[in-house]
Amino acid sequence: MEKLKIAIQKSGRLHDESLKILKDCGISINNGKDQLKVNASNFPLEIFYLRNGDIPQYLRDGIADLAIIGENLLHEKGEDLSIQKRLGFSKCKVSLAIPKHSDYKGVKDLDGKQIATSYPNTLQKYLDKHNVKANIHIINGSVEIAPNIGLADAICDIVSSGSTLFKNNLKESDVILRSEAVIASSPSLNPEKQNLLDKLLFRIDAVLRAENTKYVLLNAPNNRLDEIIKILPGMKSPTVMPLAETSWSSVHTVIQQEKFWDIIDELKSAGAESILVSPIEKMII
Ligand SMILES: Nc1ncnc2c1ncn2[C@@H]1O[C@H](COP(=O)(O)OP(=O)(O)OP(=O)(O)O)[C@@H](O)[C@H]1O
Ligand SMILES: O=P(O)(O)OC[C@H]1O[C@H](OP(=O)(O)OP(=O)(O)O)[C@H](O)[C@@H]1O
Ligand SMILES: [Mg+2]
Repeated sequence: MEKLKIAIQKSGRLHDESLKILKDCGISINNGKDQLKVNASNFPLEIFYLRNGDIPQYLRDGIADLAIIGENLLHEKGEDLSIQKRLGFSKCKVSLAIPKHSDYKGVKDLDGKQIATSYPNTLQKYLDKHNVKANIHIINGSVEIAPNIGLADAICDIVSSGSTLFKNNLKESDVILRSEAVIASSPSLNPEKQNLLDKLLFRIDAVLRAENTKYVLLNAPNNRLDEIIKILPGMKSPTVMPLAETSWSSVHTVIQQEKFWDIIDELKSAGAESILVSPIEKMII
């Protein structure tokens, strides 16, 4: 029987969340110590633990069928590979940054300058687009130190909270791209593997949808039920059941987490009471 082979980062920023999403999809992975290749016990999936930067080539060669990597790595090394699903974690930017006090008017100011980066292709494409010719120094880590030790005039690296830039007296000047973790796939999957991928993506959809939603139960006086139902932006129509106490009903629905606090005051002033909110584990629509 065919197995899907998925590459995930061996250690680093994406490792834990990548395993978590597979676990949330009900896939059991029993890692032995230092094992770099593991079979899931209850889904035809084989997991390869690899260095992040090597993964696009494994996909291209068909060694791995799928991978969980940052979109930024696809821009850098895998423009020919396709994204199957955005996963919503490890959100970051790839940006240009310059010393805090520099008088920077735009990317043209970098003409003839030295720029340090671990993302040379992404940077080169951005410079080409703006007709800027700069010297690119490739370094593999601690990029933000470069301007402070005289190695470069600017850097191009990942920015998330901005605290690494701040600590190194740098400021973001240009956002080149925005990224999040994605499922990327090999260019050629046979129909059996495509079928397994569809099953996995179906589970991932259910997990991601549930992450953003809450199950809400509340008590409503019957004479204000219509008003309360209008306030609730549910999946479909809410479930309404009579309470033991006459003239009151229990209302159940699902709402988007971010909308919850906006509607809570409206619900209360419409007479809703005993509002309970609980997480949803999976949501299949
Ligand atoms: N500060 C950050 N905040 C959010 N996401 C980040 C951050 N830094 C990196 N990422 C994302 O996580 C991915 C992996 O980064 P990480 O630093 O763990 O590995 P790496 O150094 O690129 O690779 P390797 O596995 O070869 O060591 C990046 O490609 C990016 O998508
Ligand atoms: O904006 P921030 O929240 O400060 O995050 C940005 C930093 O995070 C990443 O480094 P990481 O910690 O992964 O170290 P690395 O350079 O060794 O990969 C990235 O290379 C930046 O240096
Ligand atoms: Mg890093």
